[in-house]
Amino acid sequence: MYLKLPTSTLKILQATNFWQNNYLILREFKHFRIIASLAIVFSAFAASCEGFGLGFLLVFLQSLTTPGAEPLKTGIEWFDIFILGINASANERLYRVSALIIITTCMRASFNYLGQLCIQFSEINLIDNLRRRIFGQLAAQSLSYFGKKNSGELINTLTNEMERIRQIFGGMAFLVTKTLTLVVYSISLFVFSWQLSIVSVLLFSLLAVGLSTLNKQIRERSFAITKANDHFTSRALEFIEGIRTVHACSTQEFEQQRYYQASGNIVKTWKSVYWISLLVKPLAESLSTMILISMIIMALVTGFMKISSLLTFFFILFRLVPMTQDLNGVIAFLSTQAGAVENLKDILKTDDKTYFENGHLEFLGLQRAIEIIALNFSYEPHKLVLKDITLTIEKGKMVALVGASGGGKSTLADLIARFYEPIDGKILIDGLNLRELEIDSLRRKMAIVSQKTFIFNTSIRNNIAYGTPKATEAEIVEAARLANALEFITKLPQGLDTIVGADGIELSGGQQQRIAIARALVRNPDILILDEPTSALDAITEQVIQELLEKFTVGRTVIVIAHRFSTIAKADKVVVIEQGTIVEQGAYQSLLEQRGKFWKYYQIQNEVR
Ligand SMILES: Nc1ncnc2c1ncn2[C@@H]1O[C@H](COP(=O)(O)OP(=O)(O)OP(=O)(O)O)[C@@H](O)[C@H]1O
Repeated sequence: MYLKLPTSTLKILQATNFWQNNYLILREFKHFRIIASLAIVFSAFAASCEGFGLGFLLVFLQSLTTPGAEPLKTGIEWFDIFILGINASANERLYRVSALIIITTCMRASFNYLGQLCIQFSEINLIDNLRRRIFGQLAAQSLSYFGKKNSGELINTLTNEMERIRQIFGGMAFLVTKTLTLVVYSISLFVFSWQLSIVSVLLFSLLAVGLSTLNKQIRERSFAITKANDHFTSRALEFIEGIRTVHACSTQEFEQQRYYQASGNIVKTWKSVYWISLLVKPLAESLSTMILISMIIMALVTGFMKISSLLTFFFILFRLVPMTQDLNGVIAFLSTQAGAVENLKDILKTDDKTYFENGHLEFLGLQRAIEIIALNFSYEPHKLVLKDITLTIEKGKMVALVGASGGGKSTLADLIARFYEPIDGKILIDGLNLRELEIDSLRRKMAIVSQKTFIFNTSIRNNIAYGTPKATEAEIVEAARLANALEFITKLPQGLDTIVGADGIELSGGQQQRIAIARALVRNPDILILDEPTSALDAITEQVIQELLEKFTVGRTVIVIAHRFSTIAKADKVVVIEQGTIVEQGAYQSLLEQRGKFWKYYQIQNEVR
């Protein structure tokens, strides 16, 4: 039986190239190697106590079954005389051995406790470290990663799959500690009877080989669990995030069906795993009990061993069998978790992702101009979104990007903010390639109001000061005033301290947009990028924002993407982008006079109004 663990473990280790495959996770142990080593040391002590306990048990049983017989000796004189009391009376020997069994049992329990404590502490540390690494990994990713990755999948990895990783660690720790005890047990068995031990090994190894085929099947099915979990989390997330659209389209029933289907899929997948994984233990239990009972009968009938040795041998074997079954159960369980490991490794891998390469020059502010030269960009291979863009944005000027939806305006703005890297061409800032600038210093001098504003679940004050932690109260109030947000903020129950977002009050689209503008203004940026700033604002507010832009943009470089041309009437340069290329650029008035593309858009907008 004791070969069962090494054989099946070895199979898994070989089949999956365990250490290499799990290197990304296992290397985390270096951060808490002392506590992990202590866990192994305590477990080894506990296993040794177990071994001594078994020896004392044999002496105890012999004293009970044949009190007058020659006492068992270890051959170590001082130990036999002083500890086992070889020269003492039969009763005294029995008392001494009983006391020794109690002491070793208590010591084993204490070492086990300490070992478990270290294992649990290592486990929570490992999970904490992995969570931090995932965050670091996500934060360092180029934004294109998030475009490709489903947020449901990422959230599933951070929640469900992390829990599965924790369980894997628990299982692995169990394997290590129990293997130590198993080794002690196995040595003891061989000491008592190598012949019976060999028979046991053969019979239980046969059993192990049979059961390992079940484990293989479990492992294969485990990948389906991760997939089903990912799918379910995506469904749930989509339903919650898109709840307004769901209600507006009256598709609750459709969504319910999809949700039930995803949840049902998890049930179905787990069921298919349970059918096999739960079979391993009872099957192993029944078969091994049959083997054990047959062996006892054979040994008794043939008078092969003394009754005390036979009892101790089978006592050990009886304890060994459930232990190996537990270990086998853990291996089966670990097989079900393989999908979680793959998922995590997918996120932690670095060779298949693109990272922001930080520059080394500090950006102190724009001195002359931003120059975009022959720039090409694509999100996906061979599908250019921007083609041969050449454009100069001079310091202190306001440049408006206009054009049909999907033309590439937001993408161009994102490239200037270095959210993405151009695939060809370059962006120069005062003659220096954008890549050479330290990203943090660049973004400190920049403020971006995106089409989609994001409001954090915290106070309005924190939302405005987000990214500008040193902003004073006066600066926050002034930014809110300039963004025309102060009026509605002061009407809120706790003013600037009102909590907004999931745990607070709901803000209207326009109010959110104004908070986002205040967040940009409080940064006192050198370069301001406004992506459709008026899209969620009413006409009166639009007027106020327009005035704000006129005042606030003095001395700053502003890139505005707007569909409402009233916002950009004072722009120094208008750039018309269509299907990824610049089709026209020039001063607002002169472009209108040219009666080209811009004039056409202008006409359409006036007709709509
Ligand atoms: N993250 C992304 N991944 C893949 N394709 C994208 C991504 N973001 C935008 N695109 C595609 O790139 C093209 C340009 O999009 P972009 O948002 O830059 O256009 P836009 O001119 O700003 O449009 P709008 O005026 O509607 O905001 C579109 O075809 C869009 O589908």
